[in-house]
Amino acid sequence: MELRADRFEDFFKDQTSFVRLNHYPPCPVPHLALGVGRHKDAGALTVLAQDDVGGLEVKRKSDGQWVWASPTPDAYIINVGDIIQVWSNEAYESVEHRVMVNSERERFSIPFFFNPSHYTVVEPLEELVSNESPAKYKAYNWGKFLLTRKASNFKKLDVENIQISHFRVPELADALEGALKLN
Ligand SMILES: O=C(O)CCC(=O)C(=O)O
Ligand SMILES: [Fe+2]
Repeated sequence: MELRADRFEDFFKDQTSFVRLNHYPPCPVPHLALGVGRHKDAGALTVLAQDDVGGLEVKRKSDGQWVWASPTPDAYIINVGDIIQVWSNEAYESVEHRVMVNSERERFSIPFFFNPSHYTVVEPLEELVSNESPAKYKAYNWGKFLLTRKASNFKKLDVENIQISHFRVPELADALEGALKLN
């Protein structure tokens, strides 16, 4: 993106990064269960270590198909999170993913979530925004976003999980359509 090498440093002074240790036991009815339901990682970047069992699937944007992400020995999976989608003004996109289980073997995975300071105001980087390419997102506070996401995890039935799409600036065509409907 032709940014300064230290462009992101200030965002991570009091980083809120964390590691999760996932254990997926064998499941007797794998077609009725998911290891992790579909979601996008909310932070900046995820570095995922996993064993050789497999189970991670990513959603292909072109046709919405779930694609198996085969484990590669001694390799990490690097996942772009929502924050990089916003910082890059959608040059990079956060991919939707989920985890399948199987009835044969337990699986272990260790994602490291690389996240900025809780007080970070996330918005498209000014160097990447211009009149020709206006900001696609309004600014939001990362700490509040994370807390809201965590709180809503416990009441998924009545609260929609907070998503970066809630901060998306409508395309001109959508805005015009909305304005016309109001009249
Ligand atoms: O276990 C995996 O492969 C991924 C887990 C995951 O997506 C997550 O913890 O956010
Ligand atoms: Fe994830």
